[in-house]
Amino acid sequence: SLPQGKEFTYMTSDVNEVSGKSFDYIVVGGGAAGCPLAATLSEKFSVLLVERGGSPHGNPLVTDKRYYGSSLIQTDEFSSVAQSFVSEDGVRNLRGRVLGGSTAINGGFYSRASEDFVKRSGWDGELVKESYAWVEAKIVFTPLLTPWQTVVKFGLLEAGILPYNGYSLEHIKGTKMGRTVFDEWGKRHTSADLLEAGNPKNIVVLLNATVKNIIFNTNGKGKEKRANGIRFIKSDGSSNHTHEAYLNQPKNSGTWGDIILSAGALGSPQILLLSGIGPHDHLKDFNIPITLDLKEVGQGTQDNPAIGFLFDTVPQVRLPESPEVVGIADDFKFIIEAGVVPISFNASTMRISAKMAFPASRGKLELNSTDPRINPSVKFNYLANKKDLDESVRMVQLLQRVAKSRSVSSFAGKPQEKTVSSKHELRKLCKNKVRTFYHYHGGCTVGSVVDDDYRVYGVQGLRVIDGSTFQVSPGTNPMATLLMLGRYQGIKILEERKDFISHQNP
Ligand SMILES: Cc1cc2nc3c(=O)[nH]c(=O)nc-3n(C[C@H](O)[C@H](O)[C@H](O)COP(=O)(O)OP(=O)(O)OC[C@H]3O[C@@H](n4cnc5c(N)ncnc54)[C@H](O)[C@@H]3O)c2cc1C
Repeated sequence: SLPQGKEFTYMTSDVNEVSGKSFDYIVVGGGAAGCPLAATLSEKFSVLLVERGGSPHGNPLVTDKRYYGSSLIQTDEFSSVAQSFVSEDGVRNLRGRVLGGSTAINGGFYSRASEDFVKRSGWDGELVKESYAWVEAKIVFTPLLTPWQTVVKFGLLEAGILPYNGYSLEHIKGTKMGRTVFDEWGKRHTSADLLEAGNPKNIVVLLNATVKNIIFNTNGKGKEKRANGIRFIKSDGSSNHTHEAYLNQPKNSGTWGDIILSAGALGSPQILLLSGIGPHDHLKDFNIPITLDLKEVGQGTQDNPAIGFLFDTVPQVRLPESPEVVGIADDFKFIIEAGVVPISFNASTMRISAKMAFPASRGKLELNSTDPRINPSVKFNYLANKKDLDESVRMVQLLQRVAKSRSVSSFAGKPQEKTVSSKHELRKLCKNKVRTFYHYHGGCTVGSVVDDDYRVYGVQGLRVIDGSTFQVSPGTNPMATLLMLGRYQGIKILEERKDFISHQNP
């Protein structure tokens, strides 16, 4: 028990404890959106949260800032906390595989979405603010700038990324310091910490179990299929046995709860496809029985093209640094951040990177295998659209201005990358050096796979709430908005079922 007598959330890796049981809600994936969602639903309902990875608690690769970035270097196929994948474009990328999801391996930079993004998403502005604040009170901290962050801050200002906004949570033009999930002692707080804000008696967290697909039943001909359970396997592959868990059957013909996919931009479309929801021809290739021919599943996935400059000619023994300062430039088009990233366990290098906020290029996600533990295949088509290639030239020119600023050059010297100036050379550099900022999204976007309430079109009892629902990456960095979205949608669902609750628990 916690000191105040509050219990910890119950966690188990024993599939048999959950196998055959029923819950009011089942959330698949304990990442940025899944944990706050499960915590919120548990205020009134019983919730099963299934996570394919293990616990982040006590794992220094997750919790200790001194090892920030180390988990990204050495990954393995089925058990490391970060799972690497290489998109069909040839760019290496990463996804979290641990309770806390990508919030357990990421840069920890916390910054809200713009008011414009909130408006365009059709969200209730007040509830959005409350939901951000709910997250921030628990796991968000004000960073004390390191020397390198301070130098880059001045470099951004010298490069003309103005005004200077000091510390700010908001997505506004200019240079600002954001917030972070690392506290003043260098301890990382992940979305898993938010589970403690729920009702521990109502949540069961099943770890090290990978959801394979969703169980549907059809009540009567012509009626929409209803999701009423999940199938899952042990993540370590030690057994071929498939287990099942179900949604509680409502009493007195009341309403049902939902299966909610929060498995991220790779995981959620993958689970839909494995459940027979997706483009008919693609499912046929894998002999997956069709539940619903929904062509848009996996379509339009996107990753923001990024370019990074490295500053040490020889890697140094330096503590890693997560980003704390950001430049939001050129009418919100470019985002510039800096860090110190490990390249091996005893060497790191200073880096400044730029992200293109609104690329036009899109790609798609498809299955590679029917094994849910294997990465799906994904192509982002970085810079395929001419507009993106032209924009990337302007992005690198801006990055060069920051790198050449007196502040940065007197502190860090020249970047490893040669300065090139002709458009032709700049385009070539962008094509050769394009990398990820790790803000990939889409595949189950609102309006094509899910409706405004995040319900999957054409079936009942199934929602997707995570980064796969975004058309574009929000704000400077998406984590804040995904944590907020989990809380926000949880509250919406509680409100929807207010009557049901009072009926069940008078
Ligand atoms: C290296 C890196 C650095 C980043 N830096 C930042 C940053 O500094 N600031 C920022 O705002 N954003 C950052 N991001 C992006 C941010 O972390 C993600 O956008 C965000 O975490 C996505 O949230 P999500 O809920 O969609 O998915 P995730 O947080 O990835 O959660 C998905 C969860 O589902 C689980 N899962 C998947 N499939 C299954 C299955 N079949 N069965 C059971 N569980 C499953 C996964 O293990 C994972 O825990 C970074 C990301 C990465 C990878």
